[in-house]
Amino acid sequence: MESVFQLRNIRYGDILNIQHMDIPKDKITCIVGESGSGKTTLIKMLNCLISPTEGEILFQEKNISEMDPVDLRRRVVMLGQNPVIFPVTVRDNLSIALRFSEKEPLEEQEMKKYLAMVHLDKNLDQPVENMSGGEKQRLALARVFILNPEVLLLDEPSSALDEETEILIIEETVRYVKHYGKTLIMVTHSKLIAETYGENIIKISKGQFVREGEM
Ligand SMILES: Nc1ncnc2c1ncn2[C@@H]1O[C@H](COP(=O)(O)OP(=O)(O)OP(=O)(O)O)[C@@H](O)[C@H]1O
Repeated sequence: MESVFQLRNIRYGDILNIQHMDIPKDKITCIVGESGSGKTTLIKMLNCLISPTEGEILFQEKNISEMDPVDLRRRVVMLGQNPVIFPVTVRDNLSIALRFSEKEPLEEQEMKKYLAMVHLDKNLDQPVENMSGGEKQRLALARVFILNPEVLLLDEPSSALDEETEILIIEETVRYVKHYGKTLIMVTHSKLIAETYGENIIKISKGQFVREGEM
């Protein structure tokens, strides 16, 4: 199986210690493990938000320490636990992301299509100030879809959502990545989500890689 990321002898201080890990390309990988085990630290290293203190990470066979981090972050987009939402309209939050990554603006119809994908029934001209935490999280997810990355790194993408919305959003994300042939790497607290959607499961415990399974 082709790997999108290969980790070799990785150490991040005393937080993470991973000798050998391969993450498959065009598959859904779920990262599970107790709170504080190092899951966020691991995915932050994959788009160079932080660099390992030792070891190397290859992205499609290339050492990421030798890549332009801005270029890498266009191809590998991370959605963190507290995404930045600007205090402007829904439309502007979507178009800012495109401008930042020097991509063409989208037609109104296209933007609405992405909002529908995350089940966000909002007017494009609406200001985001009064939106709920879960709505903002879905807006941030729509923004990731719009950026059309090769790899999506999602850190607990559904933590602010009720169970029903959570499943809907994960299903839409899975449909998106499968339809466009992308790699999804997702941290989740939910064993159910990991077992249902994960084609590869990585378990981290106290900064170590303890188990890998194909479901
Ligand atoms: N910049 C940092 N400096 C010092 N310690 C850090 C730093 N970043 C993270 N840590 C510590 O590293 C450990 C792993 O943190 P991390 O956020 O990766 O865990 P996690 O598995 O994602 O946790 P959660 O499920 O609660 O989000 C924690 O003990 C955390 O306090």
